Amino acid sequence: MKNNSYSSIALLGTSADPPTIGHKILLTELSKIFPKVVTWASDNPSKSHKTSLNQRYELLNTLVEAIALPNLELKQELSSKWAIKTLERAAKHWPNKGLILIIGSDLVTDIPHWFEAKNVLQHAQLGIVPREGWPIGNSNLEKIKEMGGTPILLPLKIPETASSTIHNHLLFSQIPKALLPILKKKNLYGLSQKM
Ligand SMILES: Nc1ncnc2c1ncn2[C@@H]1O[C@H](COP(=O)(O)OP(=O)(O)OP(=O)(O)O)[C@@H](O)[C@H]1O
Ligand SMILES: O=C(O)c1ccc[n+]([C@@H]2O[C@H](COP(=O)([O-])O)[C@@H](O)[C@H]2O)c1
Repeated sequence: MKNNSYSSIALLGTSADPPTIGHKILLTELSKIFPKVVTWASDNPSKSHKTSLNQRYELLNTLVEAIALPNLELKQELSSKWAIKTLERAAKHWPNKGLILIIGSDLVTDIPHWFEAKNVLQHAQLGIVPREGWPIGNSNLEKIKEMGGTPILLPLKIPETASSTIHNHLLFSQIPKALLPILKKKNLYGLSQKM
């Protein structure tokens, strides 16, 4: 791993539908190894979301405020369903900084099929976080490198969580505590005031 990898700004986009304990730990751990971590709530072109982008932004904002780390920022202006748009905005905002796009290992096979994937990989380094159940195949890494990408594996261990597990199986234990009052008040993801 190159020494300078960790001097970049770490960018983590999320559907935040809803944010999970995994997102909380991921953001916290990234904030320990990168000088600055930036997140935002976004639409994903291949998902149908359970609630509006604005609502998901509010949830992520509440989580980021609860984590309360000085080098962790929510920057909703970066939000786009296309990573290339996000990265163009980030490059404009921080013209002299290196950027590293953070993804969980479940997205490694998807990235080569993203809109303007080569351009995406040229705008930022790729920081891959191991995700339980999603081993990283060498052939996938080679594919990313062939497309001009510079992937690095991040030494993080994040618990097995998924937003879809919360809304498909009502696994409320994966919801960060700070989000429970809003989710109950607004009857989101199967939670209600009575619970
Ligand atoms: N538990 C986790 N471990 C490692 N990476 C994670 C984890 N949860 C989410 N991520 C990564 O964080 C980013 C945002 O994830 P996302 O908001 O899609 O959550 P998700 O749990 O994967 O949602 P869904 O279940 O709907 O697919 C993605 O790059 C994803 O790979
Ligand atoms: O640019 C693309 O083609 C593209 C396709 C799928 C996902 N993304 C982005 O990847 C980020 C993570 O998405 P998600 O749903 O896993 O949270 C989010 O910021 C999406 O906008 C981007």
